[in-house]
Amino acid sequence: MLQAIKYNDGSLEILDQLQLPFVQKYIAIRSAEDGWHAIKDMKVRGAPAIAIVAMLALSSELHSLRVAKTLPEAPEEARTLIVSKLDYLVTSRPTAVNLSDAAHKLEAIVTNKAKEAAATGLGVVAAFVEAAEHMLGQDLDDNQRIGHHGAEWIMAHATETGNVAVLTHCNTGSLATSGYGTALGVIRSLKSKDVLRRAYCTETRPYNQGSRLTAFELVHDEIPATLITDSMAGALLADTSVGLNAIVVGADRVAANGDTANKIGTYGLAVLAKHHGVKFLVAAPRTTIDLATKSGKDIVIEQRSSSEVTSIKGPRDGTGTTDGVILETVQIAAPGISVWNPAFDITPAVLIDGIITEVGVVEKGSDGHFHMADVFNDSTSRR
Ligand SMILES: CSC[C@@H](O)[C@@H](O)C(=O)COP(=O)(O)O
Repeated sequence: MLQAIKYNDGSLEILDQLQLPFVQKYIAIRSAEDGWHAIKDMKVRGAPAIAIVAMLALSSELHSLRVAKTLPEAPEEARTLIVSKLDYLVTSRPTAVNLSDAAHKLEAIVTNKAKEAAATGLGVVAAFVEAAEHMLGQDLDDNQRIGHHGAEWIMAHATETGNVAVLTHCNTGSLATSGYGTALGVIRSLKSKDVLRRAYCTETRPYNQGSRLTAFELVHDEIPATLITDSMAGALLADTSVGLNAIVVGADRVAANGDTANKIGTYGLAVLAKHHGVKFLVAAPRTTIDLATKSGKDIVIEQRSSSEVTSIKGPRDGTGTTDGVILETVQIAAPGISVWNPAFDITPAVLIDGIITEVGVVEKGSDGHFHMADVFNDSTSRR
């Protein structure tokens, strides 16, 4: 499996996803500022990975301050330093809730630590670093459970249990998480159970997370897969010889009523799935479920640069797979055209058959609505 995030004792490296699939290069992230830029520029992307990298970027900076012996000695000062960096990190990208969720949880941890009678600045920092490091292993664990629950659900709803085909969108794999993946984790689990006939992945314009990243992971991990352009999805669903069992996507934020923000194009796929009677599933850890957001209407959608739509990047020689390849940006749209580039869209809950989490698949109640607060109103709720 590919590894997007490498972390060891204060030293953080991420696989630069801007250069994939042509160049596999790790870059060092030494500070919250490095982390902010890596997230904003999409060197790392995907809701869980963004949150983990942000927290570990700050851990890395705190590690350097500790080595340089420049950490604040007073616990309240250490807390203030950490909270100001967290506030800064959450401004990098607005839609995925995992980042603000992680920031809130870790802020609570350092605030409680700073209140202890014997608290020290070093102790507050150590509590932050421990919690940030824990996220890395926890996410991998959660993804494996998501994969298992999703695969079981799809098999239980398939007419031919041992012969399943699924379509996925964007990248939700090892590159978007600490490993294994969410929606791609479901595909991985179907493969490991030997029931996956074929996975289909969309190209995912404009940023091509599907053709660059998901396709790369599928080839790398030898999962039987076919790439389609986004505009081919309708024809794929209409083709009865393909016999698609389900569309499985990830999520950047799931509201309390089940409305789901995910990569632009997800909504269109859900409409197609409904029309063709194909199951539509969202796979996400509980950290992506935002009970404080009532519905999709309350989710802020990130707008990105028009250049992502009007240009495309690839290797200059068109063949390279090794380091040293020169990546070139080429204009593909008519100069002067205005562009709308929302990075995500909202899929209304009514189009979703199930939300796959690490504790099982949440389905609608007998009233036809998701009741996320009833299922998750425990220690996982935030704010
Ligand atoms: C497990 S990742 C789930 C989502 O974050 C993913 O589908 C997605 O929309 C990623 O968008 P990106 O803009 O590449 O960060």
